Amino acid sequence: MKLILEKINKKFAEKTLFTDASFTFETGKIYGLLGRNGAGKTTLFNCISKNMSLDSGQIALTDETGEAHQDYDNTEIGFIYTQPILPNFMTAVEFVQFFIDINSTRLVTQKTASDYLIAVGIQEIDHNKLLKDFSHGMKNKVQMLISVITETPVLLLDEPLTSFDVIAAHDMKKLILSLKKDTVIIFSTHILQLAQDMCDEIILLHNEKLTAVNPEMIHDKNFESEIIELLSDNYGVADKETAHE
Ligand SMILES: Nc1ncnc2c1ncn2[C@@H]1O[C@H](COP(=O)(O)OP(=O)(O)OP(=O)(O)O)[C@@H](O)[C@H]1O
Repeated sequence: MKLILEKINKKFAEKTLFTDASFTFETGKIYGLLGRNGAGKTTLFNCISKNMSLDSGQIALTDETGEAHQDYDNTEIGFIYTQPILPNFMTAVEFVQFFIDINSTRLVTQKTASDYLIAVGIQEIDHNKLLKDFSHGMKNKVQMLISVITETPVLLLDEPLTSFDVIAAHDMKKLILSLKKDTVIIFSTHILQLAQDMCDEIILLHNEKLTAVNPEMIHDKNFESEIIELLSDNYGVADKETAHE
């Protein structure tokens, strides 16, 4: 399966985020999306998940036959927000059960809500607690879980894992890795070590474009300094000036 972004454009008032940006993401790889603060990573995820519209350009998802469709459903996109959005008035088990019920026709496994919660490390003692009383990391686990339950073909993770304790982060990494065969996984992060640990490809959102860095660079000992150079304000300016001379 492929997620195809073609010549996408988006701007807010005076701030242009993407100009004719194109990229094709596919299953089998984990993509790390890096960019400066305000470059537009969250906005890109919002456009892919249809929470926001593009100014122009196309975003399409291929089906089993390889045909690309722009009219994919937003339920096909799992979006893990930096700040989890969950109904405070429900308990964890009620919320997961609600998700199981509304997706009953597409679920293949017969796990209970409690089974799912235990699978992401939420202890039984917390299953009947209101979500408003969950810690940030626990809320993130529940949010991750609902995307996993529905097996969305695309999973977007906006700065994930930052709120997880070391064990939970390790478990979540394993979970994300286990999904990559059948899921297009893109996660944005500012933590380069995480990108190096988990990603098969690193994509930069910089100067309104999406570009892949050379995959060999990911495990290079100079990775950090190379990324800093690529994302610096002056990168490419000298070349352009030379070209104009
Ligand atoms: N709904 C909106 N209306 C107006 N401007 C917006 C809106 N959403 C985002 N922006 C602006 O678009 C720019 C990109 O924001 P976005 O949150 O996508 O960046 P980001 O790359 O995720 O940043 P960070 O790494 O800091 O989280 C910012 O300047 C932000 O203020």
